[in-house]
Order: sequence, then C-alpha cells, then structure tokens
Amino acid sequence: RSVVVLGAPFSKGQKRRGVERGPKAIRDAGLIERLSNLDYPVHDLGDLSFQHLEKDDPYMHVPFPRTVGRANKLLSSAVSNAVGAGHTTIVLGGDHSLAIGSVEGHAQQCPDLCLIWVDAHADINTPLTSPSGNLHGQSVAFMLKELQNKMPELPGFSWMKPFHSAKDLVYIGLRDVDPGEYDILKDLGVQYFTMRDIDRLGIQRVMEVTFDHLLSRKQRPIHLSFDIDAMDPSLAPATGTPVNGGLTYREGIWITEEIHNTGLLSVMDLVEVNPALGASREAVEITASMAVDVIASSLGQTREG
Ligand SMILES: N[C@@]1(C(=O)O)CN(C[C@@H]2CCCCN2)C[C@@H]1CCC[B-](O)(O)O
Ligand SMILES: [Mn+2]
Ligand SMILES: [Mn+2]
Ligand SMILES: [Mn+2]
Repeated sequence: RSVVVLGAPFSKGQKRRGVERGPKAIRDAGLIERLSNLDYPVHDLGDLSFQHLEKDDPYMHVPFPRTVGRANKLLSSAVSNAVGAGHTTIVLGGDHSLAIGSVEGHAQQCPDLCLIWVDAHADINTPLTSPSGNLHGQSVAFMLKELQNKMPELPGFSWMKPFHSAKDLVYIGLRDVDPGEYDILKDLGVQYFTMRDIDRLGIQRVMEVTFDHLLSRKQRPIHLSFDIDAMDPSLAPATGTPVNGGLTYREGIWITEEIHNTGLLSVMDLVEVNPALGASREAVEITASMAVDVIASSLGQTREG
C-alpha cells in the first residue's frame, strides 16, 4: 500500500491562531523521512489551500461556519480521491473541525468504515449544546445520523449529510467532556474509554474491547482521528486545549501499534498541533515529534525493530 500525506492548514474551527502551521511543524520534525524508512512508497501531496471567505458572520454563536464548511468540502474531495486511488491517507491539521471533511470523504469511498477517535474531548457538541461555538468541538455531531434532528442547517454545510452510525465509533482518552456531550454519548450508547477506564482496564484491554466492538462482526476500514491533546500535556504542550492526566507515551504508541497490526488503517488525521502555543521552541519540537511518532507507529514503525 502506498501512503499519501496531505496538509490541511486549517484554523477556523477554533479561535487560537497558529494551528494552521501544524502541518509545517510536523513536516519540520521529520515526518516524511521517518515514513520513508518504512517499506512502502510515500507521497507528500503538500498542503491544501483554503479560501478565507470575507462575509462569514457567526451563525447561532458558531464562528466561521461558511469558511469551515467550504474547507471541509474541499478536504472531503481530496481525501475521497486519495483513498479512491488506493492510498493510505494521512491528513495533517490544523484544528479538529477538519475531521468533518476527512471522514466524510473517506466514507464516500468506504461507507462501512469504523471511526476511532483518540482525544481528551468528545467533539460531539451540537451548535445548541456547545459552550464555545467552536466547530472543532462539534465535528462528530455533524457525522452522526442519530443526531440529524438535533442539528440546525448551518450555512456552508449543505454539501453534506450525516453518514455515520454511533455504533461504529469508539472514543479513547476522554477526560474533558461537556454536560451536553455526556448526555449525547449516553443517549446514543456510544462506546468510549475515559482516562479512568484506561487506568482501570489497562490500554491492552481497551484496544481488545475496541476491536471486538468495531471489527468482530466484520473487518472493515479504520479511520483514526487522533487529536494530539489526547496525549499528556507534558508530551504535547503546544496545543489549543490541553488537559492534565493524558495518555502516556507508551499508551499512545500501544494504541497506534495495535491499529497498525489490524492491517485495516485507511485514513488517519493528526490534528491540533499549534506551534504558536508552545512556551518554548523545545515545547513545539516535543509536540511535533510526538505527532511524528504517533503517525509513524500507526504506519508500521515498531519498537522491536
Ligand atoms: N468541549 C469543548 C468545546 O469547545 O466544545 C470545550 N472545551 C474547553 C473547555 C475549557 C473549560 C473546561 C471545559 N472544557 C474544549 C472543547 C473542544 C475541544 C476541541 B478539540 O478538537 O481540541 O478536541
Ligand atoms: Mn501515487
Ligand atoms: Mn481535544
Ligand atoms: Mn479533538
């Protein structure tokens, strides 16, 4: 399988400047070189260029809906094309609102995909439940058919409709979930593992239960949407919404090694690296290096040689 890398220098799903420079920071940390050591061709397709729409007033306290919607429409077709061409596709963010387009485009090619969301946050607010309005905290709500009647028609999103089922989603790493999100997770019966669950069960058991939940009936393509803020802030400080008590390095790499070992990884997002938010150059490098390690181990880099 060949691998393509696609930069999505996107920031309008949240309010902190700098996350649009995430793709460059990850490349500068040596991503392409690291992937080239693995045994398949790697194509770097460069960065998508997103238009910033002049007239894009907030809609129901949601900022930049048209800009975010337009960017995701573009990303959706880029991911759909890459997957359709037979490539395993790595999307570099950029904020987590880009997952709307990434997963939607993947689902155009692989409607039976399953989604593993590694994140401190559930990103499942609707515009009505969101405390911030920021679309990077609402990505999953746009995807789920079960939430269709709870989602207003946001300008900029008429190109898509909900395409995913709650039973085909698993969260790993949750530790900062809003009340409205908690209600949705419970109502929909979504399978999730908080950091407390990981402490109770251990990461090996968490991955066994995750794959049993998603793959036991039938093997199908995996979409891994990995928010770098799932990692403990000591390992990924340069990010917009850090939350203490995150994944250890070894837990994060166990997750990605196990996903690689399924042989089913089809598309991966690595999002929320914000070089502007590192307290020092070293903090930025630590974060970008963590992102490279997460991606490389998802694609087959092993610790045993
Ligand atoms: N749920 C949130 C939302 O704004 O919707 C609220 N939260 C921040 C808030 C700070 C104060 C304590 C409670 N949490 C960020 C999260 C979105 C994260 C997006 B991601 O892509 O980084 O996961
Ligand atoms: Mn090619
Ligand atoms: Mn997050
Ligand atoms: Mn996220």
